[in-house]
Amino acid sequence: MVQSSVLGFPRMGVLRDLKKANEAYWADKISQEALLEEGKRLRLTHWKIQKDAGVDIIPSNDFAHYDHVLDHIQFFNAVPERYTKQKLSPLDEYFAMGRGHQKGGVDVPALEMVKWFDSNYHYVKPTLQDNQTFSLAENPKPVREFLEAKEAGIITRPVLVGPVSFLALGKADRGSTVNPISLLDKLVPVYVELLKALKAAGAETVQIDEPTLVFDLAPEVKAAFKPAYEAFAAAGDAIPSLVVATYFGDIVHNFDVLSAFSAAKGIHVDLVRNPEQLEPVIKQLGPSQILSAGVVDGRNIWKNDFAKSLGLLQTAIKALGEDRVIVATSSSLLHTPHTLASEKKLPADVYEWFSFASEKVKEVAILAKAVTNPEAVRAELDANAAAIKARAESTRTNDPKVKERQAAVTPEQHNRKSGFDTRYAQQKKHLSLPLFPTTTIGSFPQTSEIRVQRNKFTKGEISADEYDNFIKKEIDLAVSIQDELDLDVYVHGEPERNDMVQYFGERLNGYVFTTHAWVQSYGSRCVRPPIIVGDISRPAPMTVKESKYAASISKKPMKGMLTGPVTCLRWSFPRVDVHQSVQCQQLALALRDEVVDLEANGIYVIQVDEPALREGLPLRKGSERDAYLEWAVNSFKLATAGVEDSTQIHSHFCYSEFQDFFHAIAALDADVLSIENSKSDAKLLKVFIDEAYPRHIGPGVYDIHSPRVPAEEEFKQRIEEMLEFLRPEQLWINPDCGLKTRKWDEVKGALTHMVNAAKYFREKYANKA
Ligand SMILES: Nc1nc2c(c(=O)[nH]1)N[C@@H](CNc1ccc(C(=O)N[C@@H](CCC(=O)N[C@@H](CCC(=O)N[C@@H](CCC(=O)O)C(=O)O)C(=O)O)C(=O)O)cc1)CN2
Ligand code: MET
Ligand SMILES: [Zn+2]
Repeated sequence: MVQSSVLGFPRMGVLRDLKKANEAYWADKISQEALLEEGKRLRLTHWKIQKDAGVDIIPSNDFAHYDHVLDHIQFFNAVPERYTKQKLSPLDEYFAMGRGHQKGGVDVPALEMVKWFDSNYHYVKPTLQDNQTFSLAENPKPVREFLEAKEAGIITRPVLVGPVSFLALGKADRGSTVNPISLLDKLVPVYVELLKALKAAGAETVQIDEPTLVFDLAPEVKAAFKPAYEAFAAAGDAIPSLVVATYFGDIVHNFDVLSAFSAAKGIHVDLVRNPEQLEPVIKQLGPSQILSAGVVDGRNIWKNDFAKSLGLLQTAIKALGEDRVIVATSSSLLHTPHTLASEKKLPADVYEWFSFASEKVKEVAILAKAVTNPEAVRAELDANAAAIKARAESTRTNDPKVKERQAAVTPEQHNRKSGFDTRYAQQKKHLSLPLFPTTTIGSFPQTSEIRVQRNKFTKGEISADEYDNFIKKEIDLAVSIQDELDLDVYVHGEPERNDMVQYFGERLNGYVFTTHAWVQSYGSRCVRPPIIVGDISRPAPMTVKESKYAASISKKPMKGMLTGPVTCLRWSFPRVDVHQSVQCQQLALALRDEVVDLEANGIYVIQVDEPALREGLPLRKGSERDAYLEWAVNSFKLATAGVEDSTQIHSHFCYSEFQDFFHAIAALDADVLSIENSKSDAKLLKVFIDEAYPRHIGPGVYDIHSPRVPAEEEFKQRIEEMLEFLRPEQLWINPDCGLKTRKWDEVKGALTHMVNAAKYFREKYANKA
């Protein structure tokens, strides 16, 4: 019999229940017991969904209140001392690491949070010391949750992040120099202890995730697999058997590692991203090892193409036999929304094209039956084939006008009329900006009042006019506060936007959007990615009304604010029937029209944000990266190059280690870049001198993720440091990112200090000149 398996299920619940419970607990509105009870209810609900769907292998320990890597930091007692010494309850210590803790005389910042591979999910980075030790927490979470499921009559397969990935995804703490992977010998015995405890609790198999295997590995990381998995092999029957899981890429380039897993029961591979690795992987398996075939996409929302998946599964079965193949999701379903059943407003034809997590678990179970006994699931197979066919033939997907326009794109359209020097001379005259110009990145606080009004408007409780007037009042407020602060380039504050990508998706042809399809981004924060279903075009201007109004009441240049083509693509659910470069170019053309319209309406500074440009970079170095950068950079240029020399194009980057990425950012040819920088060493800016970067830059001068208001002196110090690496004429003064998650008093406080610091340097350098 072929078994079905799921690698992980989303945690939020059908109505973002976990978000609400966590946030209520943080606001002291519910007790710790109530929060933990809600976690338990969600776990049981999610196990039951999978059991009812007929899934054979159901995961546990995939749930986390904040982040699953953070769970491991805690149950391996790898919590930095600055948290343990506060003597908080385990739950509060956990949240303190995730989001900082400023309460009851305790003031600790959060651990660093970074992107999980190439997804829009963020994990908490293990932060390790030179004298790091590990031990197993009492009653560790994986055992607790295994027993919880068992009590409910469900035998689960616990999921752990493997020891090599856990360390390789970590870093040395500030003040330490340890290479995390060198801690392997200390960590492996603790894994063995945990695995023994799981076995004692009744776990037969454990899913051990080693997703780092899809990277190009440093030699010492590569070499770490063998000793770790030999130690597991040596534990023999005292521990559960292991299925080693990889996802988001292929492992063919790391085949020399696989012998390390010779005692493992099986290997899981992602056959959605890399179906071509199937045959080589089959050849690498040991004589009785199982292949867990990840054929149901954990990263996108399209209905599985059963015919295609069955082809892959049959190849596997032919080579290995029915008992050695498991049908699985490609990765955890964490990256997909909870259930399609909540979507009442999708067009009926399109509804049939999608599968969210609750539907995907059914797909896995159906495929496992279909591969040996198609007649048993004939109705499901027929319905699937009909849905796939309907989508392929739909007129929604094809727009000949968009194709015509793409075919007519010329190389010249990607370039500005003149080089930077000529452009800048005109911009300087046109915009009359001072030295060290100050600006912000776009959004101002998204107050609960804004969300309430938008919610009312969406529900039809207030009219479009009433909502527009409300937004105007918010823009009035933003402009008057910027007057008071005496900033140099204004923004309208983005009050009308629910999200920087969803907002554009809702205004473009070729997209559909959902009402409940939330996906966790970090902690309790979720996003609702719009879905690209067809060729993209812009039916009407998307941002001109708000920007034009804002400019009309502003005495300084008003910056128009757009999300770039690559970020719109990356933070949407993309189509899988055409290449991403094609979708990106369509977005670029739509945005190009918007940029030109903004200019025609008196907006002469336009910022096109691309925070997801770095995240889209293929995980492995080489030709795939070059190809990506070519189309990604070209899309940005196509979107922005339609303006006059006197119009200033800005772009913004956060979450980007720009070191390995400098050339791509430089190639965008934006007049001004703002980059997240306040938490990094100013020394990193040296790359701009080394590479003789000619254009203007605003490295963020303060961290917007924290409510803290830095003192004026801190701003001055930071700017002083930056001036060691950047020319004064080149430097802009701005925060790290948008201010939507902050409160107004924090924003006013911090920006007052920021502007004063900029003025100090303006005077200092004016005297020098
Ligand atoms: N797409 C995307 N990806 C991104 C980022 C980003 O900004 N956008 N930034 C980074 C991650 N950072 C993030 C930062 C903040 C939030 C965030 O604040 N999310 C909000 C939801 C934002 C949103 O879409 N809000 C909508 C809907 C708000 C809402 O919850 N409405 C209620 C009802 C209204 C109410 O009473 O509050 C409902 O629908 O139930 C709006 O403002 O209109 C949240 O989780 O709370 C998400 C990611 C990287 N990836
Ligand atoms: N303009 C956007 C904002 O300020 C940029 C955010 S980048 C994640 O919110
Ligand atoms: Zn940003």
